Amino acid sequence: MKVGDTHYRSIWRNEDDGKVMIIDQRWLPHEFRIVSLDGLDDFATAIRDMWVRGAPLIGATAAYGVAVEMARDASDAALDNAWEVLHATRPTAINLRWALDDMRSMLRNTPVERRADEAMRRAAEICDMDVETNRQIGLHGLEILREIARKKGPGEPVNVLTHCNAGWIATVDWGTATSPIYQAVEDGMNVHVWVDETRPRNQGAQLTSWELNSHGIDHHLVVDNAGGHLMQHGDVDVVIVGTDRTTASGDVCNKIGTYLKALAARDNDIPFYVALPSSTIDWTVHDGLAEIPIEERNQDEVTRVFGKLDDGSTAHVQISPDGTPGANPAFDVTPARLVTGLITERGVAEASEEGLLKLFPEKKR
Ligand SMILES: CSC[C@@H](O)[C@@H](O)C(=O)COP(=O)(O)O
Repeated sequence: MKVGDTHYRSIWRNEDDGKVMIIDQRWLPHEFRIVSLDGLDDFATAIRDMWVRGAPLIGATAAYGVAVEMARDASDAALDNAWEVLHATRPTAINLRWALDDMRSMLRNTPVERRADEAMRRAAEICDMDVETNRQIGLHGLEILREIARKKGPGEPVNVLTHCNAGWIATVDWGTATSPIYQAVEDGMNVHVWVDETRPRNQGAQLTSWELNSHGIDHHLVVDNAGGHLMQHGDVDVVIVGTDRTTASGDVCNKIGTYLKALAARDNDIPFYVALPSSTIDWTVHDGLAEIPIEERNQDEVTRVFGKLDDGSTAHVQISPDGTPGANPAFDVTPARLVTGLITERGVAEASEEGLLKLFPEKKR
């Protein structure tokens, strides 16, 4: 998508020196910084410390991490080590394991002398696939928004509420939850987005708002606690969020706070959709609450916030008393029964094993 007049992806390779480049998301929206990732440790740090984040982008970054390591040492031992190091970075988003497994199984069947080239080729392919997948998600989601617009009447905005950042910057391009919004706006639809700030790291305030602002899309930033109130007053037509791992039975694990939005949506009869590439489905897991590991992040993310000071400089500031401990579960699970539908690249599935298998019959066991 666009930053100013320039089209960017969130990760790419330089044409001249072949380096892997990312947008370092820690500084957005206040500073737009591009950095190169030069070795396995850089890739692991970038994922762990959230220079890049969002399930699909974590997967794409890991794929390039393997590729860069293969250029240094293409042995089986280096391949296994790269898998382990990258896999240990973040526990919840399944796209990480999906991308690492994909790379390793392909490279194991590739002669050592060809591994570096093949790994780069496949990492680029994973990125291209992500872009096309998200574009398809957008087209399927567009139909949902069109239907809402038809019911509302001419000129009335379709009000979408979203949580966290499942935008283009969380994927390689387009985003998942935001892809239908971008498609709808390109289609001329009047769309307005309620952006949850998404404490503790404020992905909504810092990233989703930045994206929508850059694309001139009508939006308001709201505190996380405002969603229920907006829904009670008829100000939300649909909720669309992303996911870090969806079970084979349709339970959805996403950024902490998603579950509360789903509860409020159900109480107010508002459709609650989850947009996801099929690489986010963990076909081995059936009970999201019992089986998905929830990342517990540093308490500093709760007790401090990052922002711009009046003099224009940026800083982290403490918001709680010295000594008050923070607890920081980063994700929660929304049971399938609260999900209206799963918007995938193959269409909209009912959030159930049966619904998912209708769209992905090759996954039947
Ligand atoms: C298309 S991204 C979907 C999810 O990864 C997103 O909603 C989310 O929860 C991101 O969490 P983050 O901790 O910022 O990586």
